[in-house]
Amino acid sequence: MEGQEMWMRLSTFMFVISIFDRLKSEFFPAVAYLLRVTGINKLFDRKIDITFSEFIGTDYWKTSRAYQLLEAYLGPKSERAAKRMKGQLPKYSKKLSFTLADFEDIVDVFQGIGIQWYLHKYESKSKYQPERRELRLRFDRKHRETIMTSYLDHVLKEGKTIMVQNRRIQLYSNNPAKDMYEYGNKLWSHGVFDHPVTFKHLAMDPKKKQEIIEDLITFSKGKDYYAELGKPWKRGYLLYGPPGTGKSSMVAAMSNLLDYDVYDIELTAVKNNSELRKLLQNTTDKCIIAIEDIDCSLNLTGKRKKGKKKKKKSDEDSDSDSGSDSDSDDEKSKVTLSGLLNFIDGLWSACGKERIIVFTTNHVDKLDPALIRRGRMDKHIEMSYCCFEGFKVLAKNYLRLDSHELFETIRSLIGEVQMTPADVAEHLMPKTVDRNPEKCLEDLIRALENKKEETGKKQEAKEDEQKKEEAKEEEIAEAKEEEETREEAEEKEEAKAEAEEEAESSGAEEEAAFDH
Ligand SMILES: Nc1ncnc2c1ncn2[C@@H]1O[C@H](COP(=O)(O)OP(=O)(O)OP(=O)(O)O)[C@@H](O)[C@H]1O
Ligand SMILES: [Mg+2]
Repeated sequence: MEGQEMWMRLSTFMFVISIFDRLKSEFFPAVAYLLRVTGINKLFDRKIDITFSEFIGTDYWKTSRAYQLLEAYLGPKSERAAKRMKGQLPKYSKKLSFTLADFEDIVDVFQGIGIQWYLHKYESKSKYQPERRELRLRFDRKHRETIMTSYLDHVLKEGKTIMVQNRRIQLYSNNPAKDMYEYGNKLWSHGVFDHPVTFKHLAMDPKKKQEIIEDLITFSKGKDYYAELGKPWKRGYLLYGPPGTGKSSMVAAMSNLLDYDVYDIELTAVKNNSELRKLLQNTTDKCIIAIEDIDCSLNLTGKRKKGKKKKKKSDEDSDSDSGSDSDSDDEKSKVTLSGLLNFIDGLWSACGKERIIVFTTNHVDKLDPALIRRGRMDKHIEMSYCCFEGFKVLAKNYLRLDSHELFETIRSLIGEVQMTPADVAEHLMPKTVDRNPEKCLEDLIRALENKKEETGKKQEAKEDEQKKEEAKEEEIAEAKEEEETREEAEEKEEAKAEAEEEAESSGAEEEAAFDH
């Protein structure tokens, strides 16, 4: 009897469950559908959802920028609040980063409003379709205005700042045009830029250095100012001076100061003006675009053009975009001066923000004035031979010395000779195991004295040469004068002889007439 009762109860229970199941699978969705179609559900559901997908559309290799920024924003919050996280060390990042684990959620608070973030994942359906993730944002609809504007703005801005803080500076170089296909059509190749130089290491006049630092910082904070002026947010620097005076080092120091990526353009590897423009279009904001030894690049183009006699001069200024990019027409398709000018301040140059363009050169006088006029190259910085202040910076960096009794000797010598900071640095580099600073200073003093002697000798030789030249010129002038007087005398003699001859012949004629 007991067994039968148990059986009856179990059957009833199973029956109720099956009814409930049926209701759940058929009745409830139908009700939910009805509520949704009629909009009645909105009366009860006060939540709004926004979804941010990991990929752009069906391009599974293009991660959405918004998703990256949101991930960066949620990183520190997940670190503090999430129960499950994913940790990773991204390739170009300085430190470990944490993100929400799949199907995990956290609550963020903004202006007293609670906002729920949830990371959803879709499994991969085929080998061509990777697993996809979505960040979902949920909030009460009465806060729609605040969330859609202020909060999301704040999230993107904050995410950008976190990304910049975490990432390592990149150095990009343009790939040679002919090998573009080998690089998968990529215009730039890049790697982490780990140059340790900062402004602290640069040997130069401290006032000038401070001025440059302030100029750079003012520029980097000038977003609103540039907008007010109606100018694209970019600035050009021309660094000129002899080899080894720190021009390339200055570019690296600028990048380290502002945390900007560096795009190093090898102009001779750029096929034509349109490729130059493409390179520009493919740079990111907040970067330094450096063209080193600009005089050499332009000269090279000039030589190539001169070599081709058939080429008319007017071709030089014409943009060579017009489809003639073939290798056979290589010379025609080189970057021209006008292409470069357009690159710096043509319309395309305004397609990015917060950009610094730097030219370096050893021969500023060789450059076309149009290329370096203010507005294109806003700040001209001369990097010159090492001064005493510069030496002090190097002594501090290389020898940890603020002062020394030998400094006075160096002060007087360094003012008299021209030695580059690169040379001074080389002499200050300890070469013995004991790293004795005095030895280095003595070494530098010897080098400066030798240089002074050498310069003196050169000067003497130059003066001798000049004197010889002058004496030679004098001799030539004297010989010329003598020659002229001799010629004059000869002419006079000839004229006299002619006159006498004429007088004689006219005398004879008169006599003959008289006889007749
Ligand atoms: N002003 C400087 N301050 C500190 N170090 C310097 C300075 N100038 C040169 N050096 C040292 O010399 C090396 C070469 O300098 P850098 O390449 O910056 O010179 P450059 O002016 O770019 O020369 P080039 O015109 O030949 O390209 C640097 O690595 C650095 O060690
Ligand atoms: Mg250089």
